[in-house]
Amino acid sequence: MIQISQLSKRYKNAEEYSVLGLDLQINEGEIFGLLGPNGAGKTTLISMLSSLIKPTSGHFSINGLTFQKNGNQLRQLIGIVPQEYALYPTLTAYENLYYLGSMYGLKGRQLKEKINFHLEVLGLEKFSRKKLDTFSGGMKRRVNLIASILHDPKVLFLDEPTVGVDVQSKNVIIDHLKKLNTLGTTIVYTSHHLNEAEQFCTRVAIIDHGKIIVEGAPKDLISQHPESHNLEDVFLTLTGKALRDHA
Ligand SMILES: Nc1ncnc2c1ncn2[C@@H]1O[C@H](COP(=O)(O)OP(=O)(O)OP(=O)(O)O)[C@@H](O)[C@H]1O
Repeated sequence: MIQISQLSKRYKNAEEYSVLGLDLQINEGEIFGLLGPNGAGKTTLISMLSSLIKPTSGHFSINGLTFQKNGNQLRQLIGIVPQEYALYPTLTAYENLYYLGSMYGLKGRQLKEKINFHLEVLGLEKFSRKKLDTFSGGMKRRVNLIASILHDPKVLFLDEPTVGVDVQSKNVIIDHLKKLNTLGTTIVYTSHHLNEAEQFCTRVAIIDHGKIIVEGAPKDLISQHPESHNLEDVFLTLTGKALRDHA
């Protein structure tokens, strides 16, 4: 479904590549996790795949379509949940979702029903008429998620969808994503939560310095590293324990 070939990104004025010559295939129906230390290139990769930024070189296609040739078609096919909230603080949750849903050509009763359905499943129906700036981080994350799935995307890209939220919100988000996946949505997400990724993902790629250092099903990666009991052990074995601070 997603074919990535020799994809690279070097930001303007940057000395080094943030993603370098990356090859990857993600199949339909997968829940694919992009994992890696701070600065590894996860956001850069997922931002290219969701057309938020342009690659420096290389290419990729989704269902055989490319943004260069089939931009409008692709934008209907994918959903994007960025790290930053793409929401209006002074509008209510419902108003935000109505506005964002209408950008995908949805309208009227169909849009209303979809918004109400997702608000209810994600535990937000009581707050639908409250302004976004009164919401907690976990509530905003859930609204952010709804905004990206109203048009029933076939592929959903999420950049750290469970960062900074409590365990309750995290569980609701992950459960909803699993449900969407069983209904046919392919999921590609970045995360620092290795336990979560181990349970949630069909396959993961561990990225460091802009390159994939290993990919596979979490179970297979753990069994390939006999000293590892879980995905976090594999991660530390492969990426080391040194801090990745930079300024
Ligand atoms: N707009 C930008 N301009 C220049 N360099 C950037 C820009 N965005 C990211 N970088 C650099 O690219 C590299 C990869 O960053 P990226 O945000 O993709 O990593 P990440 O794996 O998502 O990290 P984190 O886990 O901290 O979110 C880093 O060295 C970062 O400093």
